[in-house]
Amino acid sequence: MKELQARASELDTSDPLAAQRERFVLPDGVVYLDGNSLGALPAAVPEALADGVHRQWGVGLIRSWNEHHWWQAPLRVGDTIGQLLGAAPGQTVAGDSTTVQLFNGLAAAARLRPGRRLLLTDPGHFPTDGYIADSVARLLGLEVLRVAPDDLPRCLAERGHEVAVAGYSPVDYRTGELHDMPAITRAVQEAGGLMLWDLCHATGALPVRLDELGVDLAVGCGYKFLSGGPGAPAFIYIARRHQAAFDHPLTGWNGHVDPFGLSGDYVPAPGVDRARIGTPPILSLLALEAALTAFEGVGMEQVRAKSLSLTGFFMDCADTLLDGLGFTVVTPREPHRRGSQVALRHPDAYPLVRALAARGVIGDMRAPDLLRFGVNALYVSHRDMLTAVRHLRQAVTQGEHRDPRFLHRAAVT
Ligand SMILES: Cc1ncc(COP(=O)(O)O)c(C=O)c1O
Ligand SMILES: Nc1c(O)cccc1C(=O)C[C@H](N)C(=O)O
Repeated sequence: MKELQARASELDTSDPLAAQRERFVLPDGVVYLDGNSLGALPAAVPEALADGVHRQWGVGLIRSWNEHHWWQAPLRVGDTIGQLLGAAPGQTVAGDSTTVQLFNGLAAAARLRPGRRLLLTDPGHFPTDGYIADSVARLLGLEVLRVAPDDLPRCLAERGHEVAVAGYSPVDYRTGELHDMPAITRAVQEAGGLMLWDLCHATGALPVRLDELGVDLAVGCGYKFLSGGPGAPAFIYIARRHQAAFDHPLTGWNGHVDPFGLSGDYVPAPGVDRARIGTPPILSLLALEAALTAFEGVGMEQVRAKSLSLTGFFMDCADTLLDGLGFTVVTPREPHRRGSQVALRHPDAYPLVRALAARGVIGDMRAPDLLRFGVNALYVSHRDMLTAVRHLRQAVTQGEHRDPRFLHRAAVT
């Protein structure tokens, strides 16, 4: 234990990102390891929201669409997110939810590949991705194949010529396994299909290099590692080469070439502006924009290096302190195969997560038996890792997972 303590303090002392924690407001006595579900509150957000409400909305009224550049917010915020994803400006738009953007991306991708009737998705994907793929297929008369990432080469060899689009996530939301984005992108494109990445668990957590990899489309949320707040706007990335032919399924007036011309015919705006739909949620965009300032001066390579150090250290602590207590580390050990979380398997995952929360360590669980600990390198320390694992050891050795208070499932887990 002493050794782990010494290592934690050594790693935290030499952490070049340690000062970024000041950019967040975290309650005292809480170790927050659920930033892969809802990011913590960035210190810049309350003031930005107060300004948006009182000055921009209260005083500026409708003039603020021009004077405070509300109209440009989806593109401005989109470009800032794009910077974190290795996307040059003019390819990313912020707005709506990931689910809506998935629908837009998959449907538009299928329209870009007429005559091809397969949509590929991951059987282990977050459910919304599968639900939307099924619905798009029903609407457009296509077929969905659920193919695990490891099985893609076989599927593409057999039916690649039929694939319109493949929608995958680089990081498995349950286990934290990181898939090989470059190889999957290349394989799908070599078969003639389009690659759509769901970056919910990658955006703000690891370098993605969208332009360099030649990704076709991507979507992701604003509320996890970007810390944009509950229900923060999501985003869609449309590689520039596809924009002119991108036939958006939701032809809203904000995506029209001349929105205030109020013409009866839809003519899409040139460029990525055509991915706008209806009136955007300005207050939420202002909150997300302020949240993104927490990344100023920070490189995604630095974020990745610290994230790997944190998750690696967490696993070391688990190996030492949880040995023989019924836990299995399910997140891959190899750094290039893991995202920014650690998942532990235990039959009493749910009551243990609740017992931990009662001790001030907030993680989450994914049914049936995974405890999930997400790390945001901007505000989590190595000491937090050790504290979390120590509490977990104490909770399980003291039998807290059998406490009836922790057995009932809450609506949101
Ligand atoms: C990979 C992935 N896609 C999509 C979503 C959710 O989509 P939405 O932001 O629309 O709720 C989540 C998590 O909620 C997710 O983990
Ligand atoms: N989006 C969420 C929500 O509105 C409530 C609770 C959790 C979430 C999540 O983000 C879950 C998350 N996508 C996951 O990886 O499981």
